[in-house]
Amino acid sequence: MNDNRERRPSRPQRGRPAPRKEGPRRPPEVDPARQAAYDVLAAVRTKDAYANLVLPDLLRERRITGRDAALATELTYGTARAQGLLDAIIESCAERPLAKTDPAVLDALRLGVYQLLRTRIPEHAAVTSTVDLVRAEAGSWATGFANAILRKVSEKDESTWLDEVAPDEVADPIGAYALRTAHPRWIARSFAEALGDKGAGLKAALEADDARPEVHLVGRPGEISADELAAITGGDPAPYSPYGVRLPAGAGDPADVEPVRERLAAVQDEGSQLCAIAATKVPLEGSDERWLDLCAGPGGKAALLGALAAMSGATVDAVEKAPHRAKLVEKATSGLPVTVHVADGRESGLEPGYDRILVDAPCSGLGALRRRPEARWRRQPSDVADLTKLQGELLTAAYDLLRPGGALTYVVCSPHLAETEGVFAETARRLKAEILDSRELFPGVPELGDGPYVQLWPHRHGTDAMFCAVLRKP
Ligand SMILES: C[S@@+](CC[C@H](N)C(=O)[O-])C[C@H]1O[C@@H](n2cnc3c(N)ncnc32)[C@H](O)[C@@H]1O
Repeated sequence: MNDNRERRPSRPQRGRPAPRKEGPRRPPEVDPARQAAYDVLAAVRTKDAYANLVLPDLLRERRITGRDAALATELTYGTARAQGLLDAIIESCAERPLAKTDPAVLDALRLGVYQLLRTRIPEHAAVTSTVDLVRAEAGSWATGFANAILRKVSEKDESTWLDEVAPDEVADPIGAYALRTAHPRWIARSFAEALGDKGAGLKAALEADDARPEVHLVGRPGEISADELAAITGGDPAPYSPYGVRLPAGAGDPADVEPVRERLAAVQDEGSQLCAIAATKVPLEGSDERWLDLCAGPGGKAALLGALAAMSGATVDAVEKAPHRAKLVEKATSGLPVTVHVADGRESGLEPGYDRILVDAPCSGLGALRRRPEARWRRQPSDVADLTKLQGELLTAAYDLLRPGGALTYVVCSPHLAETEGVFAETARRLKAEILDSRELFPGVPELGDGPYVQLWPHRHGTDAMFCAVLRKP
């Protein structure tokens, strides 16, 4: 990315008169907020970057603060999240396939259309700034095209556009809700299959999945109570997790909260807290001292398991394949009875005989799309097939490490049936394991369905869409 865009000389223009003596006229400068948003979208497109990792660094580097930083954040995340919806509107105005549009022009247009339809930025400012951006990033040749598209888009508001470009709700409810909530169709379909509902339930799930999520904190058990944490942060004790706090919208950077700085608390979705707690609550007969977290990085659940293990006299082995993520686990669990191992969970070499094992498996992350603006457009259906193979192998390896009578908790942050019930039930059947009803491990949590599995949802529980299943080795 270019930090000094505004100083870039104008490109030579064919057919233009020779520059006047005092020098060529510079193209108008693009304001820092929109330039930052554009540069992040370009990094997502060209380098597979994560918007929520690139943007904060870029704002710091360019010393963009205050209202400019807020605008850059809104434009970047909002545009990245709404990409499919913006593209459908742009395509209908362009009257040609988007694949034929220069990618830099398309990124700038998405930013412009987002401003027109989803912000209060005046129309002339949205159009002019986008045309300036197109000129700076792609060249003057594309400004007429961009201007024409933006003018066309600005003739209607978002809901009128949606009525025009979205499929009919009765004939194609999945397609209609997918477009209206900016989800790819295959993801909307996987939600519908998991919910067993392609009507109002699906609509509510997709709408909640498109809303900005609350920040949840977990207070370290034994160190700070949820009430204390809520009083310090101005948040509310979480409805279901005894250690959780939900922060009000716009509460600022949670890393700045004192208990988080002092490592008495951490950011963790309440659904993740509930799944880690569930793993510690499965009733066991006999010993309950050796716990294993087989996919531990970056260590959110390992830290909660470690704190609960410290209170009950157990110890935790935490396995993580990626060395840099294993370091994060070490940091998250320092001072707790947790030993970190850098290893492939399928062949960890650990001594069998664990009383409890958590397999928080690598997954598509379709349950946490709210937190990663571009993820829904990057993920592909084919990712799921590769992941289910790995999930099955990790489950099998974990089962080999479990003592007879021990409990294995399987968690994924996804509602996709192939990586939830599909892989779990098939593996449990092959291993002749006893499947337990995990709903009993989520006391007080409503709307858990018919069991035996638990699927949490943003629209029902205000959490990520975490899945939790439990088995016992006979
Ligand atoms: C869903 S994340 C775990 C999140 C973690 N439990 C937490 O709460 O912070 C899955 C993790 O498994 C790791 N992983 C992927 N393949 C693995 C393997 N074969 N063995 C062990 N860990 C693996 C990934 O690097 C990733 O850190």
